[in-house]
Amino acid sequence: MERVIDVRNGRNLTMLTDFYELTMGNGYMKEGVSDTIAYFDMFFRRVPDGGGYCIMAGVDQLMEYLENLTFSKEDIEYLRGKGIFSEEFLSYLENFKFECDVWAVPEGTPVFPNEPLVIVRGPIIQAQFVETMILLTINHQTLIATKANRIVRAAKGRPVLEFGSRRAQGYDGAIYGSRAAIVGGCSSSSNTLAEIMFNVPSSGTMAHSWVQLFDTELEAFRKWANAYPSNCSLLIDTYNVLKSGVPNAITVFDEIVVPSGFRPKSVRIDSGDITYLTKETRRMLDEAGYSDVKIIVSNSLDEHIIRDVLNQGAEIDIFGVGERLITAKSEPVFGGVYKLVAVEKDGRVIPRIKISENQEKITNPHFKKVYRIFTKKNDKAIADVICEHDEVIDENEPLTIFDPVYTWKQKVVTSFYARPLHVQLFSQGKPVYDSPTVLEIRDYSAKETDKLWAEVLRFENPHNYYVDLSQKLWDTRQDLLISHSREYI
Ligand SMILES: Nc1ncnc2c1ncn2[C@@H]1O[C@H](COP(=O)(O)OP(=O)(O)OP(=O)(O)O)[C@@H](O)[C@H]1O
Ligand SMILES: O=P(O)(O)OC[C@H]1O[C@H](OP(=O)(O)OP(=O)(O)O)[C@H](O)[C@@H]1O
Ligand SMILES: O=C(O)c1cccnc1
Repeated sequence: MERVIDVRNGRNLTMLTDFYELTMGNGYMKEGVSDTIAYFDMFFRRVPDGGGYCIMAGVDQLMEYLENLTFSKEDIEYLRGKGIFSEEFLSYLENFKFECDVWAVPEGTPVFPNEPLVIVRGPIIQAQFVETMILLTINHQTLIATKANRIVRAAKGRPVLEFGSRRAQGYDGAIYGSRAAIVGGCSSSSNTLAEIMFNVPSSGTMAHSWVQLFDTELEAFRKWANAYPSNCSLLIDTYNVLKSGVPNAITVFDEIVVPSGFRPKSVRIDSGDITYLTKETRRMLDEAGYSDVKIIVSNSLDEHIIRDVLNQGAEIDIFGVGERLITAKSEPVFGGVYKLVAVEKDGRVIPRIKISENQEKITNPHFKKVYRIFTKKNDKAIADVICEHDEVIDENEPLTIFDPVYTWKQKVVTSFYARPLHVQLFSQGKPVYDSPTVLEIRDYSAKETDKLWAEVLRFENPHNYYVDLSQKLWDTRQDLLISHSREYI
């Protein structure tokens, strides 16, 4: 029988894991190493769309998953049926209790390549198992929040309404995509379930079908205005924006909305030349005494078209953005990875590295923490410094930061303050973090993004924000690189 999937009331997603996590788990147990304490980092290597930073998202859903890790009897039976898992392993899963420590960068924070977004410490059998869902939740929402943030920035303070549910990749893509879009700065979502689940505002106008159902556009507008006189928004491009849509809208505003004691809210244009049509529409509305009525535009918009039409002088108050936002169409992969960085032996943390011919793919070893360095002068973020877990940055001493590859590129920072980037989500398997609301996250994100220099915020060829290693961590990494390469001489 198929499982019943109930999106709202919670599903058991424990088995949403790559099969190799299970075969490795079984193998770790067979080898007697399943309790070895391991450290994993989740990080990404490149910002999508050539941007300067990403917006962290998905932490709340990650916590929900980790808090609810339980294997059902059916799961155990299914695994037993595979004929490859030991009874010891199956019994471990049956009595599974999450025991890891987990740290993450709070949602809404601007984040950069190569720094750990999530850190997991725990028995290898567990820390390994959660890889798939950590990547899935953070990769998806961070991708969409980052895209939304670009689109919202292009809109230069005008609200952006998220309209993408119908074109999202499946219902989870719509639900969590809506959430991430709000984290990234959208004002509202057309997805009603997103409001119910996350308390994000949902809103909308009307579809062409409303206008088409009635014999004339004027009749359709009248019926709508009668139904919603206090919140009247009309879609004016079904037949002809300037010859029919705008004049009919003005007639109905005069005839029904204003006499009912209200001001009309907006008109929406969903096709044609946005610049020309919005300029003319603005002029006609203003002449008719409706300069307070907002103009909404939609139609396969993204950050580039929005920037273009605003540069052209389009008269737009609000943007509706769907398919290119909810699918991150321009670059739909967020390549976050999850790598083992250390193990514990006799209570000591032993760093581990992954070596590659490709310099970019060599990992940063060790149990780490990250400080964001701000200049006291104007609170702008200067750099992130990745340190070993027991290092403390002394704000009273000048700090030398240097490029981890081009090490001669150095900078001495004075008059700064350093903020640790991570919060702890779980302590020995117990949740210890209260997620803020999605709207609080959006506000926080806007404030943190404001702390980046304009050069980092650029859409094209942004300045590479510094993500540096402390001297101690750089030395550890170098030692590991040298000692591993000696093995192959
Ligand atoms: N002035 C403009 N400058 C840049 N891009 C624009 C401008 N006006 C519209 N666009 C964009 O051009 C693309 C195509 O617009 P067009 O009106 O041809 O759409 P369409 O999909 O053919 O219309 P319809 O919805 O009627 O099928 C859309 O992505 C739209 O956002
Ligand atoms: O274009 P998006 O950014 O995805 O914005 C959402 C689109 O969804 C609706 O279109 P609909 O499904 O009616 O199809 P349409 O493209 O023919 O208008 C709406 O009219 C927008 O065009
Ligand atoms: O409310 C709207 O205007 C809307 C909702 C979904 C998709 N397009 C438009």
